[in-house]
Amino acid sequence: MSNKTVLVTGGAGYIGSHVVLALLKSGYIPIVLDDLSTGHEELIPSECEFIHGNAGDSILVSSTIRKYGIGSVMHFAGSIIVEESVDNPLKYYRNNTDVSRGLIQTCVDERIYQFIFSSTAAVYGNTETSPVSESDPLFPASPYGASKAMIERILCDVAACSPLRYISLRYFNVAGADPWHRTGQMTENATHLIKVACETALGKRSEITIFGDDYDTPDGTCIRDYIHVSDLASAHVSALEYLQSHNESLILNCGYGVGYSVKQVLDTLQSISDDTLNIRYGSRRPGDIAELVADSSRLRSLLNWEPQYNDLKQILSDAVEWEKLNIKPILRPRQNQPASVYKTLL
Ligand SMILES: NC(=O)c1ccc[n+]([C@@H]2O[C@H](COP(=O)([O-])OP(=O)(O)OC[C@H]3O[C@@H](n4cnc5c(N)ncnc54)[C@H](O)[C@@H]3O)[C@@H](O)[C@H]2O)c1
Ligand SMILES: O=c1ccn([C@@H]2O[C@H](COP(=O)(O)OP(=O)(O)O[C@H]3O[C@H](CO)[C@@H](O)[C@H](O)[C@H]3O)[C@@H](O)[C@H]2O)c(=O)[nH]1
Repeated sequence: MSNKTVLVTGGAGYIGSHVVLALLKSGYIPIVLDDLSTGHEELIPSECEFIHGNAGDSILVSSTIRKYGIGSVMHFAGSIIVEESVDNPLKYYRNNTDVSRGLIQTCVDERIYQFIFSSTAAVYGNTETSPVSESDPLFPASPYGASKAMIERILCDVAACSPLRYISLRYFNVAGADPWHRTGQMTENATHLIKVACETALGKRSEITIFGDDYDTPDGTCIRDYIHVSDLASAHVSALEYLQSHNESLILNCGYGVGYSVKQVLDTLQSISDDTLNIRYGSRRPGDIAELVADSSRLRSLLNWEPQYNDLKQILSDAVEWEKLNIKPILRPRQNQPASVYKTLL
């Protein structure tokens, strides 16, 4: 029988907390390790163990693996803002590349050979092709994208000389929220288009700026492939099942293969809400590229992944509903746990 205990780094974050719910639903036992630098303890389900700490802390990770009998690792922990990475590249090479290198080393030392990595479409950079497929060349346009491409390379090299097998999931633009509102995006000072747009629609921000309308796209604004976070979560469970039954590593795009421009996203949001968005036009944002759309045929065929929420209106309405609830005091505290569950494992 396969080991069902999974270490989830970054499980208190936006995507990780959705994957924790999907793992629980499929009978896995997620153990969350998170430093809460951008995550929120309230997003971790009460039945789930939580370790407060850094994914690059090899002593902590080793002791956690041993204590809980971990069988596989899902690695979400990292820094995620493209523009910030342009201003502060060393933060990204430390918290993404260095931390992941250390975590992979610990996994090999502790004989954890199933590793799922949160990669990104940003590894492609300024691609010539659209949709972009996994075999296309990588030209990351930001330190963020480069920091993730380096981790992919480390995984490839380590898998070539050890029993470690990995799946790098290259997420395109992740958006929406759990349709049952158990978790969602709580990022403070968020920069993501759909999060910012929902906050603007609900009056939490006075306006939204479109960063550049002079790109070489039909309406001049950037095009992205928005994937519902709950569909992305189910892809992780499928990826884990794949690793448990195949002795091979994969790199898979995670998107729907459909692109929407910034203007189309904002128009769709206005069509489903009562409010008119206060939109202003600004200059291009550093590190942005014109168009990123996934060829996700490998994900669909190899993992038998069938998205359930591939509809921009559903993504936007789930994001808006979550945003209405996303006022810290009304979030449920973790039940049956002390307010702060900082485990001492050493
Ligand atoms: N959101 C997107 O659209 C998107 C797209 C592509 C890839 N990704 C990748 O997905 C992963 C999760 O992103 P997210 O949107 O959930 O972001 P998030 O900021 O909500 O989650 C990241 C989590 O990792 C934790 N963390 C950060 N550094 C840590 C460290 N060194 N040790 C332990 N915990 C740490 C944070 O506290 C947070 O809970 C990231 O690796 C990101 O690069 C996200
Ligand atoms: O207030 C805003 C916010 C964003 N945008 C534009 O909207 C598009 C999408 O931007 P955003 O939602 O910030 O996502 P990306 O910059 O595409 O990056 C996201 O998607 C990548 C994968 O494609 C991930 O790797 C990153 O972690 C994640 O931040 C871009 O053209 C932005 O210029 C605006 O015009 N106004």
